[in-house]
Amino acid sequence: MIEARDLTKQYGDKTAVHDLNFTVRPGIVTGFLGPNGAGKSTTMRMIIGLDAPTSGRVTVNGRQYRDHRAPLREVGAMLEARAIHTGRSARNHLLAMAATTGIGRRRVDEVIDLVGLHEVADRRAGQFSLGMGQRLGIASALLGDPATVMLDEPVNGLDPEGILWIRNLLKQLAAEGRTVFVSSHLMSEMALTADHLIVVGRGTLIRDVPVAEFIASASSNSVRVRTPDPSRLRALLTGEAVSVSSSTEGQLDVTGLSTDEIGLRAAAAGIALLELSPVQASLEQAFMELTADAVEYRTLSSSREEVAA
Ligand SMILES: Nc1ncnc2c1ncn2[C@@H]1O[C@H](COP(=O)(O)OP(=O)(O)OP(=O)(O)O)[C@@H](O)[C@H]1O
Repeated sequence: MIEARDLTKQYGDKTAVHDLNFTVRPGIVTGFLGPNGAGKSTTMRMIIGLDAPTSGRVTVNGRQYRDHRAPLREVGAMLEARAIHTGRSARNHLLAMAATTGIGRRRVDEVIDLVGLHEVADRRAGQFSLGMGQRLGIASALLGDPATVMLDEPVNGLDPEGILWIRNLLKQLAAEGRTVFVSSHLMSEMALTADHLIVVGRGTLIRDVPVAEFIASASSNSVRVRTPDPSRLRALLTGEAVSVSSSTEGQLDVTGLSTDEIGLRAAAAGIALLELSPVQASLEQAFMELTADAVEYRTLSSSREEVAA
């Protein structure tokens, strides 16, 4: 369990994290989402004591990271996969880590198998592909068999097979009862992986919701209808709290009525329907709208302020 209370981090006059309050629970995958510069990495660094909060606090299993006697057994983290690329072999890297924390050789072999690096464990980690480097980073994070696992952007730059592997691994770790906290700036990826979402922008909390609830609230209740008789159907449906628009000949986009209501009304009036389908807003679109005001860096063409200036 990770608990952030009034967590704030200033770098000079820059507020990277502002008054964050959230709880990351065991047994589920919690996605930590936000655009670039939202404060995700800073928050994760504070969770494992690499940065000290300016005010507030964050605890793992009830204690601040530095107060744990065996922190690697409490929380395993992969913050920057590239930081572990060395001249050492993957196995030696893990053995060195294990030796400094009193973890046995057997566990090193276990995590090598778990992340699928068996074939290449004796190769220099510096020669690893991005995907293999991510796997080694995850092996390091899991070395202490920690109750809490935290990964910063683990799917960044991976091929579809690597992405699927990480997705399944995260779900498996959660199913084992661990706390799994994973950051991303991709809503679509988190929708497939996470059970719960913590969304931040410009260092502040924007949403703290179950993924299913986010998807439901993001899905607009618009319905696409095609009919040979659009004007009669439009007149039939239009009313208070119902809006009907048409962008294509013979097609109506209706908000404020369900597919069932539209189908029944059309049938009662003897109007044929050729299509009747709910339209879901794209999750990526919903996420971008949610965080639009919190995006720190924008390209010139997409920045309203910069264009206006
Ligand atoms: N050591 C530092 N000194 C000064 N400013 C910093 C430092 N670390 C982070 N920041 C600033 O704090 C803000 C939050 O950065 P952070 O890296 O935590 O965001 P992020 O959500 O992880 O973004 P990204 O997805 O780009 O990694 C940014 O504006 C960043 O420039």
